[in-house]
Amino acid sequence: MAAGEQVSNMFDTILVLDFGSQYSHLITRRLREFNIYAEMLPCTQKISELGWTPKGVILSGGPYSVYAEDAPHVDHAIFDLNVPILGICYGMQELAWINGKQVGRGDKREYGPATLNVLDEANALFKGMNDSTVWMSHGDKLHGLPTGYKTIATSDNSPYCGVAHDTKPIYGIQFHPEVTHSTQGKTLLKNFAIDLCHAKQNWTMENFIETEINRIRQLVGPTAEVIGAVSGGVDSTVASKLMTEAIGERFHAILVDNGVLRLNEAANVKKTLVEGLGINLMVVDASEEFLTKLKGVTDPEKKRKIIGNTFIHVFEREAEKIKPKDGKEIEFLLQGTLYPDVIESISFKGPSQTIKTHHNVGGLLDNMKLKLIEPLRELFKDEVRHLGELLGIPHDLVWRHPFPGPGIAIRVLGEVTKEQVEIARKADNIYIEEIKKAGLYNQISQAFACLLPVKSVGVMGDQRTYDQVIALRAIETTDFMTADWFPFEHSFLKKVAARIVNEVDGVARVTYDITSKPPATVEWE
Ligand SMILES: Nc1ncnc2c1ncn2[C@@H]1O[C@H](COP(=O)(O)OP(=O)(O)OP(=O)(O)O)[C@@H](O)[C@H]1O
Ligand SMILES: O=c1[nH]c(=O)c2[nH+]cn([C@@H]3O[C@H](COP(=O)(O)O)[C@@H](O)[C@H]3O)c2[nH]1
Ligand SMILES: NC(=O)CC[C@H](N)C(=O)O
Ligand SMILES: [Mg+2]
Repeated sequence: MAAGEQVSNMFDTILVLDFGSQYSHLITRRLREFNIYAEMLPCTQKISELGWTPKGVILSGGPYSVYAEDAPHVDHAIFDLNVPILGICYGMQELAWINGKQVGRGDKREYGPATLNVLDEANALFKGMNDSTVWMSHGDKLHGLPTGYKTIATSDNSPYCGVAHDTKPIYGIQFHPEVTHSTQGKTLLKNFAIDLCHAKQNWTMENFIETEINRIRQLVGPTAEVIGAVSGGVDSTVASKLMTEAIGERFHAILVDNGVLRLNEAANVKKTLVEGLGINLMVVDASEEFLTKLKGVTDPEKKRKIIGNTFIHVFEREAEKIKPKDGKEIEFLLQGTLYPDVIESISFKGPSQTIKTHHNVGGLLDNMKLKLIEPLRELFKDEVRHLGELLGIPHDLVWRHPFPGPGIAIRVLGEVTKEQVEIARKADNIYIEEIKKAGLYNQISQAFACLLPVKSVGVMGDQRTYDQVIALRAIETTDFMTADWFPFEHSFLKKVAARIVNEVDGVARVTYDITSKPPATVEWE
Protein backbone atom coordinates (compact mmCIF):
# COMPACT_ATOMS: atom_id res chain seq x y z
CA MET A 1 0.00 0.00 0.00
CA ALA A 2 1.37 3.39 -0.92
CA ALA A 3 0.84 5.13 2.42
CA GLY A 4 3.90 7.31 1.84
CA GLU A 5 2.36 8.86 -1.25
CA GLN A 6 -0.61 9.95 0.74
CA VAL A 7 1.42 11.83 3.30
CA SER A 8 3.54 13.42 0.56
CA ASN A 9 0.38 14.70 -1.04
CA MET A 10 -0.89 16.18 2.19
CA PHE A 11 2.26 17.97 3.36
CA ASP A 12 4.75 20.05 1.39
CA THR A 13 7.49 17.49 0.82
CA ILE A 14 11.19 17.63 0.06
CA LEU A 15 12.30 14.58 -1.91
CA VAL A 16 15.66 13.14 -0.86
CA LEU A 17 17.14 10.85 -3.50
CA ASP A 18 19.55 8.41 -1.90
CA PHE A 19 22.81 7.49 -3.62
CA GLY A 20 23.83 5.20 -0.76
CA SER A 21 25.57 7.57 1.67
CA GLN A 22 25.58 6.49 5.30
CA TYR A 23 24.22 9.96 6.09
CA SER A 24 21.27 10.08 3.66
CA HIS A 25 18.58 9.46 6.25
CA LEU A 26 20.00 12.31 8.35
CA ILE A 27 18.99 14.78 5.64
CA THR A 28 15.38 13.65 6.07
CA ARG A 29 15.78 13.71 9.84
CA ARG A 30 17.10 17.29 9.94
CA LEU A 31 14.35 18.66 7.69
CA ARG A 32 11.68 17.08 9.86
CA GLU A 33 13.29 18.59 12.96
CA PHE A 34 12.15 21.97 11.72
CA ASN A 35 8.71 20.68 10.77
CA ILE A 36 9.22 20.16 7.07
CA TYR A 37 8.15 16.81 5.74
CA ALA A 38 10.85 14.98 3.80
CA GLU A 39 10.88 11.58 2.24
CA MET A 40 13.80 9.48 1.08
CA LEU A 41 13.66 7.30 -2.02
CA PRO A 42 16.37 5.44 -3.92
CA CYS A 43 18.26 7.45 -6.57
CA THR A 44 16.79 5.15 -9.21
CA GLN A 45 13.28 6.50 -8.56
CA LYS A 46 11.48 7.39 -11.79
CA ILE A 47 9.93 10.81 -11.41
CA SER A 48 6.94 9.85 -13.59
CA GLU A 49 6.11 7.10 -11.07
CA LEU A 50 6.30 9.34 -8.04
CA GLY A 51 2.59 10.18 -7.79
CA TRP A 52 3.24 13.52 -6.03
CA THR A 53 5.20 16.69 -6.71
CA PRO A 54 8.01 17.61 -4.35
CA LYS A 55 8.68 21.22 -3.33
CA GLY A 56 12.38 20.56 -3.81
CA VAL A 57 14.82 17.75 -4.50
CA ILE A 58 18.03 16.86 -2.62
CA LEU A 59 20.57 14.48 -4.14
CA SER A 60 22.51 12.75 -1.38
CA GLY A 61 26.15 11.71 -1.16
CA GLY A 62 27.24 8.22 -2.07
CA PRO A 63 30.20 5.86 -2.16
CA TYR A 64 30.45 5.68 -5.98
CA SER A 65 32.39 7.79 -8.46
CA VAL A 66 30.08 9.44 -11.00
CA TYR A 67 32.51 8.67 -13.83
CA ALA A 68 32.61 4.92 -13.06
CA GLU A 69 30.85 2.65 -15.51
CA ASP A 70 28.40 1.21 -12.98
CA ALA A 71 27.76 4.51 -11.15
CA PRO A 72 24.11 5.25 -10.35
CA HIS A 73 22.52 8.24 -12.11
CA VAL A 74 19.44 10.30 -11.43
CA ASP A 75 16.36 10.49 -13.64
CA HIS A 76 16.83 13.72 -15.65
CA ALA A 77 13.12 14.39 -15.25
CA ILE A 78 13.98 16.05 -11.91
CA PHE A 79 14.96 19.11 -13.96
CA ASP A 80 11.50 19.27 -15.56
CA LEU A 81 9.85 19.55 -12.14
CA ASN A 82 11.05 23.17 -12.05
CA VAL A 83 11.68 23.04 -8.32
CA PRO A 84 14.93 23.87 -6.48
CA ILE A 85 17.56 21.12 -6.48
CA LEU A 86 20.45 20.67 -4.06
CA GLY A 87 23.26 18.20 -4.75
CA ILE A 88 25.34 17.13 -1.74
CA CYS A 89 28.83 15.70 -2.42
CA TYR A 90 28.10 12.83 -4.86
CA GLY A 91 24.88 14.71 -5.61
CA MET A 92 26.88 17.78 -6.66
CA GLN A 93 29.29 15.64 -8.67
CA GLU A 94 26.25 14.10 -10.40
CA LEU A 95 25.00 17.59 -11.35
CA ALA A 96 28.46 18.39 -12.70
CA TRP A 97 28.63 15.08 -14.58
CA ILE A 98 25.33 15.82 -16.28
CA ASN A 99 26.53 19.31 -17.22
CA GLY A 100 29.97 18.85 -18.79
CA LYS A 101 31.49 15.79 -17.12
CA GLN A 102 34.19 17.79 -15.29
CA VAL A 103 34.61 15.31 -12.43
CA GLY A 104 37.60 13.12 -11.59
CA ARG A 105 39.80 11.74 -8.88
CA GLY A 106 41.25 14.43 -6.54
CA ASP A 107 44.98 14.56 -5.69
CA LYS A 108 44.16 13.58 -2.15
CA ARG A 109 41.12 12.49 -0.19
CA GLU A 110 39.52 15.21 1.90
CA TYR A 111 37.96 13.94 5.10
CA GLY A 112 37.18 16.18 8.04
CA PRO A 113 36.53 19.83 8.79
CA ALA A 114 37.03 22.77 6.41
CA THR A 115 36.11 26.44 6.62
CA LEU A 116 33.45 27.67 4.24
CA ASN A 117 34.30 30.80 2.31
CA VAL A 118 31.07 32.23 0.86
CA LEU A 119 31.73 34.36 -2.24
CA ASP A 120 28.30 35.92 -2.55
CA GLU A 121 26.91 36.68 0.88
CA ALA A 122 23.57 37.64 -0.63
CA ASN A 123 23.08 34.04 -1.79
CA ALA A 124 20.03 32.66 0.01
CA LEU A 125 21.46 29.15 0.37
CA PHE A 126 24.38 30.31 2.51
CA LYS A 127 22.56 32.88 4.66
CA GLY A 128 24.29 32.86 8.08
CA MET A 129 26.92 30.35 6.96
CA ASN A 130 30.10 32.32 6.12
CA ASP A 131 33.26 31.13 7.90
CA SER A 132 31.39 28.22 9.45
CA THR A 133 33.00 24.80 9.77
CA VAL A 134 31.75 22.29 7.22
CA TRP A 135 32.41 18.55 7.06
CA MET A 136 34.09 16.99 4.03
CA SER A 137 34.18 13.34 3.01
CA HIS A 138 35.24 12.83 -0.58
CA GLY A 139 38.00 11.56 -2.88
CA ASP A 140 36.60 12.88 -6.18
CA LYS A 141 36.26 16.53 -7.06
CA LEU A 142 35.08 18.94 -9.72
CA HIS A 143 37.87 19.74 -12.16
CA GLY A 144 36.00 22.69 -13.59
CA LEU A 145 32.67 24.48 -13.39
CA PRO A 146 29.65 22.64 -14.74
CA THR A 147 28.33 24.27 -17.91
CA GLY A 148 26.00 27.13 -17.01
CA TYR A 149 27.09 27.25 -13.36
CA LYS A 150 29.05 29.71 -11.21
CA THR A 151 31.10 29.28 -8.05
CA ILE A 152 29.38 30.53 -4.90
CA ALA A 153 31.72 29.20 -2.20
CA THR A 154 35.23 27.85 -1.80
CA SER A 155 37.28 26.16 0.90
CA ASP A 156 41.06 25.72 1.20
CA ASN A 157 41.00 22.39 -0.62
CA SER A 158 37.85 22.76 -2.70
CA PRO A 159 37.78 25.57 -5.23
CA TYR A 160 34.24 24.42 -6.12
CA CYS A 161 32.94 23.99 -2.58
CA GLY A 162 29.60 25.49 -3.65
CA VAL A 163 28.20 26.02 -7.14
CA ALA A 164 24.92 27.42 -8.44
CA HIS A 165 23.19 27.45 -11.81
CA ASP A 166 23.32 30.86 -13.49
CA THR A 167 19.56 31.19 -13.85
CA LYS A 168 17.81 28.28 -12.12
CA PRO A 169 17.61 27.42 -8.39
CA ILE A 170 20.01 24.48 -8.72
CA TYR A 171 22.86 24.19 -6.21
CA GLY A 172 25.74 21.85 -5.46
CA ILE A 173 27.85 21.66 -2.32
CA GLN A 174 30.89 19.48 -1.72
CA PHE A 175 30.38 19.18 2.07
CA HIS A 176 27.77 17.40 4.19
CA PRO A 177 25.32 19.82 5.87
CA GLU A 178 23.37 16.92 7.43
CA VAL A 179 26.10 15.88 9.90
CA THR A 180 26.45 17.77 13.17
CA HIS A 181 30.17 18.42 12.47
CA SER A 182 28.97 21.00 9.91
CA THR A 183 28.21 23.62 12.55
CA GLN A 184 25.68 25.57 10.46
CA GLY A 185 24.54 22.61 8.36
CA LYS A 186 20.99 22.80 9.66
CA THR A 187 20.87 26.48 8.68
CA LEU A 188 21.75 25.54 5.10
CA LEU A 189 19.05 22.86 4.88
CA LYS A 190 16.58 25.30 6.38
CA ASN A 191 17.59 28.03 3.90
CA PHE A 192 17.10 25.58 1.06
CA ALA A 193 13.77 24.17 2.17
CA ILE A 194 12.13 27.35 3.44
CA ASP A 195 13.65 30.28 1.54
CA LEU A 196 14.28 28.55 -1.77
CA CYS A 197 11.65 25.77 -1.93
CA HIS A 198 9.02 27.71 0.09
CA ALA A 199 8.02 24.52 1.89
CA LYS A 200 5.50 25.03 4.67
CA GLN A 201 6.64 24.13 8.19
CA ASN A 202 3.48 22.23 9.01
CA TRP A 203 4.88 18.75 9.69
CA THR A 204 3.81 18.42 13.32
CA MET A 205 2.46 15.38 15.11
CA GLU A 206 -0.72 17.36 15.86
CA ASN A 207 -1.32 17.74 12.12
CA PHE A 208 -0.23 14.18 11.44
CA ILE A 209 -2.83 12.73 13.85
CA GLU A 210 -5.61 14.49 12.01
CA THR A 211 -4.51 13.61 8.48
CA GLU A 212 -3.67 10.03 9.43
CA ILE A 213 -6.99 9.39 11.13
CA ASN A 214 -8.79 10.70 8.03
CA ARG A 215 -6.61 8.61 5.78
CA ILE A 216 -7.29 5.44 7.80
CA ARG A 217 -11.06 6.13 7.74
CA GLN A 218 -11.01 6.54 3.97
CA LEU A 219 -8.88 3.49 3.42
CA VAL A 220 -10.88 1.17 5.67
CA GLY A 221 -14.27 2.53 4.65
CA PRO A 222 -17.42 2.57 6.78
CA THR A 223 -17.71 -1.12 7.71
CA ALA A 224 -14.49 -3.10 7.23
CA GLU A 225 -12.62 -4.40 10.29
CA VAL A 226 -8.94 -4.52 11.18
CA ILE A 227 -6.78 -6.76 13.36
CA GLY A 228 -3.34 -6.18 14.82
CA ALA A 229 -0.79 -7.90 17.04
CA VAL A 230 -0.03 -5.74 20.05
CA SER A 231 2.88 -6.35 22.42
CA GLY A 232 2.49 -3.50 24.88
CA GLY A 233 5.66 -1.98 23.39
CA VAL A 234 5.72 1.60 22.15
CA ASP A 235 5.16 1.06 18.43
CA SER A 236 2.25 -1.33 18.47
CA THR A 237 0.53 0.60 21.26
CA VAL A 238 0.78 3.95 19.46
CA ALA A 239 -0.41 2.37 16.20
CA SER A 240 -3.35 0.73 18.03
CA LYS A 241 -4.39 3.94 19.72
CA LEU A 242 -4.38 5.77 16.41
CA MET A 243 -6.44 2.98 14.89
CA THR A 244 -8.91 3.14 17.78
CA GLU A 245 -9.28 6.90 17.32
CA ALA A 246 -10.03 6.26 13.65
CA ILE A 247 -12.41 3.27 13.72
CA GLY A 248 -13.06 2.40 17.39
CA GLU A 249 -14.35 -1.12 18.04
CA ARG A 250 -13.80 -2.16 14.44
CA PHE A 251 -10.14 -2.51 15.39
CA HIS A 252 -9.27 -5.77 17.17
CA ALA A 253 -5.94 -5.92 18.99
CA ILE A 254 -4.52 -9.28 20.01
CA LEU A 255 -1.86 -9.72 22.70
CA VAL A 256 -0.37 -13.18 22.77
CA ASP A 257 0.78 -14.29 26.21
CA ASN A 258 3.61 -16.55 25.19
CA GLY A 259 4.55 -17.49 28.75
CA VAL A 260 7.81 -15.55 28.51
CA LEU A 261 6.52 -12.02 29.05
CA ARG A 262 7.65 -9.91 32.02
CA LEU A 263 6.08 -10.20 35.49
CA ASN A 264 2.33 -9.41 35.30
CA GLU A 265 2.88 -8.02 31.80
CA ALA A 266 -0.25 -9.39 30.11
CA ALA A 267 -2.48 -8.13 32.93
CA ASN A 268 -0.75 -4.74 33.05
CA VAL A 269 -0.94 -4.22 29.29
CA LYS A 270 -4.60 -5.18 29.31
CA LYS A 271 -5.35 -2.71 32.09
CA THR A 272 -3.52 0.16 30.38
CA LEU A 273 -4.76 -0.49 26.87
CA VAL A 274 -8.36 -1.45 27.59
CA GLU A 275 -9.21 0.63 30.65
CA GLY A 276 -6.78 3.48 30.05
CA LEU A 277 -6.85 3.87 26.28
CA GLY A 278 -10.13 2.26 25.25
CA ILE A 279 -8.44 -0.15 22.84
CA ASN A 280 -10.46 -3.23 21.91
CA LEU A 281 -7.82 -5.74 23.08
CA MET A 282 -8.05 -9.46 23.52
CA VAL A 283 -5.38 -11.30 25.53
CA VAL A 284 -4.80 -14.86 24.39
CA ASP A 285 -3.14 -17.05 26.98
CA ALA A 286 -1.06 -19.46 24.94
CA SER A 287 1.67 -19.82 27.54
CA GLU A 288 1.28 -23.61 27.91
CA GLU A 289 1.49 -24.07 24.15
CA PHE A 290 4.73 -22.04 23.92
CA LEU A 291 6.36 -23.62 26.97
CA THR A 292 5.50 -27.13 25.78
CA LYS A 293 7.12 -26.45 22.42
CA LEU A 294 10.20 -24.99 24.14
CA LYS A 295 10.70 -28.09 26.30
CA GLY A 296 14.24 -29.44 26.07
CA VAL A 297 15.36 -26.70 23.64
CA THR A 298 18.60 -24.91 24.59
CA ASP A 299 19.82 -23.43 21.31
CA PRO A 300 19.03 -19.67 21.17
CA GLU A 301 18.19 -19.59 17.48
CA LYS A 302 15.90 -22.62 17.81
CA LYS A 303 14.10 -20.88 20.65
CA ARG A 304 13.57 -17.82 18.44
CA LYS A 305 12.27 -19.93 15.57
CA ILE A 306 9.85 -21.89 17.76
CA ILE A 307 8.50 -18.73 19.36
CA GLY A 308 8.15 -16.96 16.01
CA ASN A 309 6.33 -19.87 14.38
CA THR A 310 4.06 -20.52 17.34
CA PHE A 311 3.25 -16.81 17.47
CA ILE A 312 2.10 -16.83 13.84
CA HIS A 313 0.06 -19.97 14.42
CA VAL A 314 -1.69 -18.61 17.55
CA PHE A 315 -2.32 -15.21 16.02
CA GLU A 316 -3.90 -16.66 12.88
CA ARG A 317 -6.03 -19.08 14.86
CA GLU A 318 -7.36 -16.27 17.06
CA ALA A 319 -7.88 -13.93 14.12
CA GLU A 320 -10.15 -16.48 12.47
CA LYS A 321 -12.43 -16.43 15.50
CA ILE A 322 -13.19 -12.73 15.08
CA LYS A 323 -16.39 -12.27 13.12
CA PRO A 324 -16.90 -8.76 11.76
CA LYS A 325 -20.32 -7.20 12.24
CA ASP A 326 -20.84 -6.73 8.49
CA GLY A 327 -20.70 -10.51 8.04
CA LYS A 328 -17.58 -10.30 5.89
CA GLU A 329 -14.02 -11.40 6.65
CA ILE A 330 -11.40 -9.22 8.38
CA GLU A 331 -9.82 -7.15 5.61
CA PHE A 332 -6.82 -5.36 7.10
CA LEU A 333 -3.81 -6.08 9.27
CA LEU A 334 -2.21 -3.30 11.32
CA GLN A 335 1.59 -3.24 11.58
CA GLY A 336 3.82 -0.94 13.62
CA THR A 337 6.49 -0.56 10.92
CA LEU A 338 8.65 2.55 11.48
CA TYR A 339 10.53 4.72 8.99
CA PRO A 340 13.97 3.25 9.84
CA ASP A 341 12.62 -0.17 8.72
CA VAL A 342 11.42 1.43 5.49
CA ILE A 343 14.73 3.23 4.94
CA GLU A 344 16.55 -0.04 5.56
CA SER A 345 14.52 -1.64 2.81
CA ILE A 346 14.74 1.15 0.21
CA SER A 347 18.24 2.41 0.90
CA PHE A 348 20.25 2.38 -2.28
CA LYS A 349 23.07 -0.09 -1.73
CA GLY A 350 24.35 -0.59 -5.26
CA PRO A 351 23.11 -0.89 -8.83
CA SER A 352 23.69 -4.64 -9.02
CA GLN A 353 22.13 -5.50 -5.67
CA THR A 354 18.46 -6.09 -5.20
CA ILE A 355 16.89 -3.73 -2.73
CA LYS A 356 15.89 -5.45 0.50
CA THR A 357 12.26 -6.06 1.33
CA HIS A 358 11.30 -5.55 4.94
CA HIS A 359 9.26 -7.72 7.25
CA ASN A 360 7.74 -6.91 10.56
CA VAL A 361 5.71 -9.85 11.78
CA GLY A 362 7.31 -12.16 9.25
CA GLY A 363 5.11 -14.77 7.62
CA LEU A 364 1.71 -13.45 8.64
CA LEU A 365 0.96 -11.62 5.46
CA ASP A 366 1.34 -14.15 2.68
CA ASN A 367 -0.95 -16.70 4.29
CA MET A 368 -3.50 -14.27 5.59
CA LYS A 369 -4.21 -12.32 2.42
CA LEU A 370 -4.89 -9.23 4.46
CA LYS A 371 -4.20 -5.70 3.32
CA LEU A 372 -1.54 -3.90 5.37
CA ILE A 373 -2.06 -0.70 7.32
CA GLU A 374 1.16 0.88 8.58
CA PRO A 375 0.29 4.26 10.15
CA LEU A 376 3.81 4.80 11.57
CA ARG A 377 5.56 3.99 8.31
CA GLU A 378 6.71 7.59 7.82
CA LEU A 379 7.83 8.21 11.39
CA PHE A 380 11.11 8.03 13.28
CA LYS A 381 11.05 6.58 16.81
CA ASP A 382 11.14 9.97 18.55
CA GLU A 383 8.23 11.13 16.37
CA VAL A 384 6.31 7.99 17.42
CA ARG A 385 6.99 8.81 21.08
CA HIS A 386 5.80 12.37 20.59
CA LEU A 387 2.70 11.08 18.83
CA GLY A 388 2.11 8.65 21.71
CA GLU A 389 2.25 11.47 24.25
CA LEU A 390 -0.25 13.51 22.20
CA LEU A 391 -2.59 10.53 22.00
CA GLY A 392 -2.63 10.37 25.80
CA ILE A 393 -0.57 7.20 26.16
CA PRO A 394 1.02 7.16 29.63
CA HIS A 395 4.55 8.60 29.77
CA ASP A 396 5.98 5.37 31.26
CA LEU A 397 4.73 3.32 28.33
CA VAL A 398 5.91 5.81 25.72
CA TRP A 399 9.44 5.77 27.17
CA ARG A 400 9.64 2.03 27.80
CA HIS A 401 12.83 0.13 27.06
CA PRO A 402 12.49 -2.20 24.05
CA PHE A 403 11.57 -5.79 24.84
CA PRO A 404 12.41 -8.57 22.37
CA GLY A 405 9.65 -10.74 20.89
CA PRO A 406 11.17 -14.00 22.26
CA GLY A 407 11.18 -12.26 25.66
CA ILE A 408 12.45 -14.03 28.74
CA ALA A 409 13.06 -17.22 26.74
CA ILE A 410 16.35 -15.71 25.54
CA ARG A 411 17.09 -14.42 29.06
CA VAL A 412 16.82 -17.86 30.64
CA LEU A 413 20.00 -19.41 29.31
CA GLY A 414 19.60 -23.08 28.51
CA GLU A 415 16.25 -24.85 28.81
CA VAL A 416 13.18 -22.68 29.36
CA THR A 417 10.83 -24.00 32.05
CA LYS A 418 8.04 -22.31 33.96
CA GLU A 419 10.16 -22.36 37.13
CA GLN A 420 13.20 -20.83 35.41
CA VAL A 421 11.06 -18.13 33.78
CA GLU A 422 9.58 -17.29 37.18
CA ILE A 423 13.06 -16.79 38.72
CA ALA A 424 14.24 -14.57 35.85
CA ARG A 425 10.99 -12.59 35.96
CA LYS A 426 11.13 -11.86 39.68
CA ALA A 427 14.78 -10.83 39.55
CA ASP A 428 14.11 -8.61 36.53
CA ASN A 429 11.18 -6.98 38.25
CA ILE A 430 13.24 -6.09 41.35
CA TYR A 431 16.05 -4.74 39.18
CA ILE A 432 13.79 -2.50 37.05
CA GLU A 433 11.89 -1.35 40.14
CA GLU A 434 15.16 -0.21 41.76
CA ILE A 435 16.33 1.47 38.54
CA LYS A 436 13.09 3.46 38.44
CA LYS A 437 13.32 4.30 42.13
CA ALA A 438 16.86 5.63 41.63
CA GLY A 439 15.61 7.83 38.75
CA LEU A 440 17.91 6.09 36.26
CA TYR A 441 15.39 4.46 33.89
CA ASN A 442 15.50 7.18 31.24
CA GLN A 443 19.31 7.38 31.26
CA ILE A 444 19.52 3.68 30.39
CA SER A 445 18.59 2.41 26.92
CA GLN A 446 17.79 -1.13 28.00
CA ALA A 447 18.11 -3.12 31.24
CA PHE A 448 17.16 -6.66 32.21
CA ALA A 449 18.12 -9.66 34.30
CA CYS A 450 19.36 -12.97 32.88
CA LEU A 451 19.28 -16.35 34.55
CA LEU A 452 22.46 -18.35 34.05
CA PRO A 453 22.41 -22.16 33.89
CA VAL A 454 25.07 -22.66 36.52
CA LYS A 455 24.90 -23.40 40.22
CA SER A 456 26.97 -21.73 42.87
CA VAL A 457 27.47 -22.29 46.60
CA GLY A 458 26.25 -19.71 49.10
CA VAL A 459 25.45 -19.43 52.78
CA MET A 460 22.18 -18.08 54.13
CA GLY A 461 21.21 -18.19 57.81
CA ASP A 462 24.07 -20.59 58.57
CA GLN A 463 22.71 -22.96 55.91
CA ARG A 464 24.64 -23.99 52.86
CA THR A 465 22.82 -23.01 49.65
CA TYR A 466 23.53 -24.30 46.16
CA ASP A 467 21.56 -22.20 43.70
CA GLN A 468 21.70 -20.33 40.41
CA VAL A 469 23.24 -17.04 39.28
CA ILE A 470 21.53 -13.89 37.99
CA ALA A 471 23.44 -11.59 35.63
CA LEU A 472 22.27 -7.98 35.42
CA ARG A 473 22.66 -6.05 32.17
CA ALA A 474 22.18 -2.32 31.53
CA ILE A 475 23.35 -0.52 28.43
CA GLU A 476 23.50 2.93 26.90
CA THR A 477 23.18 3.21 23.13
CA THR A 478 21.60 5.31 20.41
CA ASP A 479 21.08 2.63 17.77
CA PHE A 480 21.57 -0.76 19.52
CA MET A 481 24.28 -1.58 16.96
CA THR A 482 26.99 -0.59 19.45
CA ALA A 483 26.44 -0.20 23.18
CA ASP A 484 28.27 0.49 26.39
CA TRP A 485 27.44 -0.86 29.84
CA PHE A 486 25.91 1.57 32.28
CA PRO A 487 28.18 2.77 35.13
CA PHE A 488 25.96 2.23 38.19
CA GLU A 489 27.12 3.41 41.61
CA HIS A 490 28.43 0.46 43.67
CA SER A 491 25.84 1.17 46.36
CA PHE A 492 23.07 0.69 43.79
CA LEU A 493 24.38 -2.69 42.65
CA LYS A 494 24.83 -3.75 46.26
CA LYS A 495 21.20 -2.98 47.04
CA VAL A 496 19.84 -4.79 43.98
CA ALA A 497 22.02 -7.86 44.60
CA ALA A 498 20.91 -8.08 48.21
CA ARG A 499 17.23 -7.76 47.30
CA ILE A 500 17.41 -10.40 44.56
CA VAL A 501 19.20 -13.01 46.70
CA ASN A 502 16.86 -12.34 49.63
CA GLU A 503 13.60 -12.21 47.74
CA VAL A 504 13.99 -14.67 44.86
CA ASP A 505 14.11 -18.34 45.75
CA GLY A 506 16.63 -20.23 43.68
CA VAL A 507 19.23 -17.45 43.35
CA ALA A 508 22.51 -17.62 45.30
CA ARG A 509 24.56 -14.98 43.55
CA VAL A 510 24.26 -11.84 41.38
CA THR A 511 26.81 -10.47 38.89
CA TYR A 512 26.87 -7.31 36.76
CA ASP A 513 27.77 -7.61 33.07
CA ILE A 514 30.55 -5.14 32.16
CA THR A 515 30.96 -6.04 28.48
CA SER A 516 30.30 -3.56 25.72
CA LYS A 517 28.79 -4.36 22.29
CA PRO A 518 30.89 -5.33 20.41
CA PRO A 519 32.38 -7.75 21.36
CA ALA A 520 29.29 -8.90 23.33
CA THR A 521 25.70 -8.41 22.18
CA VAL A 522 22.96 -6.78 24.25
CA GLU A 523 21.09 -10.01 24.96
CA TRP A 524 23.00 -13.00 26.32
CA GLU A 525 21.49 -15.31 23.70
N1 LIG B 1 3.43 -11.01 22.72
C1 LIG B 1 3.01 -10.41 21.61
N2 LIG B 1 1.69 -10.39 21.29
C2 LIG B 1 1.26 -9.81 20.17
N3 LIG B 1 2.06 -9.20 19.28
C3 LIG B 1 3.38 -9.18 19.53
C4 LIG B 1 3.93 -9.78 20.70
N4 LIG B 1 5.27 -9.59 20.66
C5 LIG B 1 5.55 -8.91 19.54
N5 LIG B 1 4.41 -8.66 18.84
C6 LIG B 1 4.29 -7.99 17.54
O1 LIG B 1 5.59 -7.87 16.96
C7 LIG B 1 5.85 -6.51 16.64
C8 LIG B 1 7.33 -6.21 16.72
O2 LIG B 1 7.77 -6.08 18.04
P1 LIG B 1 8.73 -4.88 18.46
O3 LIG B 1 9.29 -5.21 19.81
O4 LIG B 1 9.66 -4.59 17.35
O5 LIG B 1 7.76 -3.58 18.53
P2 LIG B 1 6.88 -3.07 19.74
O6 LIG B 1 6.84 -4.14 20.79
O7 LIG B 1 5.55 -2.60 19.25
O8 LIG B 1 7.62 -1.79 20.24
P3 LIG B 1 9.06 -1.69 20.96
O9 LIG B 1 10.04 -1.64 19.83
O10 LIG B 1 8.98 -0.43 21.72
O11 LIG B 1 9.19 -2.92 21.82
C9 LIG B 1 4.99 -5.71 17.60
O12 LIG B 1 4.73 -4.42 17.13
C10 LIG B 1 3.74 -6.58 17.66
O13 LIG B 1 2.94 -6.31 16.53
O1 LIG C 1 12.29 -8.57 18.68
C1 LIG C 1 13.42 -9.04 18.91
N1 LIG C 1 13.64 -10.34 18.61
C2 LIG C 1 14.83 -10.97 18.84
O2 LIG C 1 15.01 -12.16 18.58
C3 LIG C 1 15.86 -10.14 19.43
N2 LIG C 1 17.16 -10.39 19.79
C4 LIG C 1 17.65 -9.22 20.28
N3 LIG C 1 16.73 -8.26 20.23
C5 LIG C 1 16.86 -6.86 20.64
O3 LIG C 1 17.68 -6.21 19.68
C6 LIG C 1 18.56 -5.27 20.33
C7 LIG C 1 20.01 -5.66 20.04
O4 LIG C 1 20.25 -6.87 20.69
P1 LIG C 1 21.53 -7.81 20.43
O5 LIG C 1 22.74 -6.94 20.61
O6 LIG C 1 21.43 -8.89 21.48
O7 LIG C 1 21.41 -8.33 19.04
C8 LIG C 1 18.19 -5.32 21.81
O8 LIG C 1 17.24 -4.29 22.04
C9 LIG C 1 17.57 -6.69 21.98
O9 LIG C 1 16.65 -6.75 23.07
C10 LIG C 1 15.61 -8.80 19.70
N4 LIG C 1 14.39 -8.25 19.43
N1 LIG D 1 30.54 11.43 0.32
C1 LIG D 1 30.35 11.37 -0.99
O1 LIG D 1 29.27 11.62 -1.50
C2 LIG D 1 31.53 10.92 -1.78
C3 LIG D 1 31.31 11.04 -3.28
C4 LIG D 1 32.38 10.36 -4.11
N2 LIG D 1 32.29 8.94 -3.90
C5 LIG D 1 33.76 10.87 -3.67
O2 LIG D 1 34.55 10.13 -3.14
O3 LIG D 1 34.03 12.03 -3.91
MG1 LIG E 1 8.66 -4.99 21.71
